[in-house]
Amino acid sequence: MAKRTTVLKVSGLKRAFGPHTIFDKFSLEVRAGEAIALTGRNGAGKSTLLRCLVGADRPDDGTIEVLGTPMSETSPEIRRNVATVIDDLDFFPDLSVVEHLDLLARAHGYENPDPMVDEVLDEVQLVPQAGQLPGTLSSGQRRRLALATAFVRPRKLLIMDEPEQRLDTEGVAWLSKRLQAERKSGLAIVFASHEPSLVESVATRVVRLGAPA
Ligand SMILES: Nc1ncnc2c1ncn2[C@@H]1O[C@H](COP(=O)(O)OP(=O)(O)OP(=O)(O)O)[C@@H](O)[C@H]1O
Repeated sequence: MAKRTTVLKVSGLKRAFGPHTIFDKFSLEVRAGEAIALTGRNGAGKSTLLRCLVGADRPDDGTIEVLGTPMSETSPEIRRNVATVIDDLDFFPDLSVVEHLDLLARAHGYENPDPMVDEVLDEVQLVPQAGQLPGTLSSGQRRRLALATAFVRPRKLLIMDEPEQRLDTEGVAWLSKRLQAERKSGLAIVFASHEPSLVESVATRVVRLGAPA
């Protein structure tokens, strides 16, 4: 069988803050259909690594390539292929939940996004809140909206930092199923998590950062 496409290739990555080296000589190759879970204690460097992977932080050494293109947050090629849920998003305060998803889908070239947006809204259980502004959502609902933004756009690589944050038990179960489906459909996924059930159900490989517990 032909080898699956390499979606993300990280080689010799280093990031230090002053005298503190967070990681060094870190390498990782992720192919289509693989899901990598980053685990490790608080402060191990998971978020720092993910921020480097999405171009929000600059490594001190090493290279990152997405589908063969060197990482740059502003590269249209990268922006087209990489869906991220890293920090809490800065939602537009005057756009409703449904308007956010609609805008995002259209910005990524979907001409008639309504059916897809409706489906994702239903999945994240925000149909009753579709007309609400982000500032009026509960924290878990804001998280659901952030996750929904990743699913109304084209993507070949999904990067998520603790996507389970603030989700209720049903929400974590939904996320697990959704990420498994994404992976099986050929996406490459890299996610940091403290939720063992999510790591176990979604990851094809676990990469532990920092010293062992
Ligand atoms: N801008 C910064 N300046 C200095 N130190 C930083 C900076 N950003 C992160 N760090 C440090 O880098 C280390 C790794 O932080 P990071 O947020 O990547 O950890 P993490 O594994 O995501 O932790 P958690 O599980 O708590 O989310 C921590 O010791 C943190 O204090």
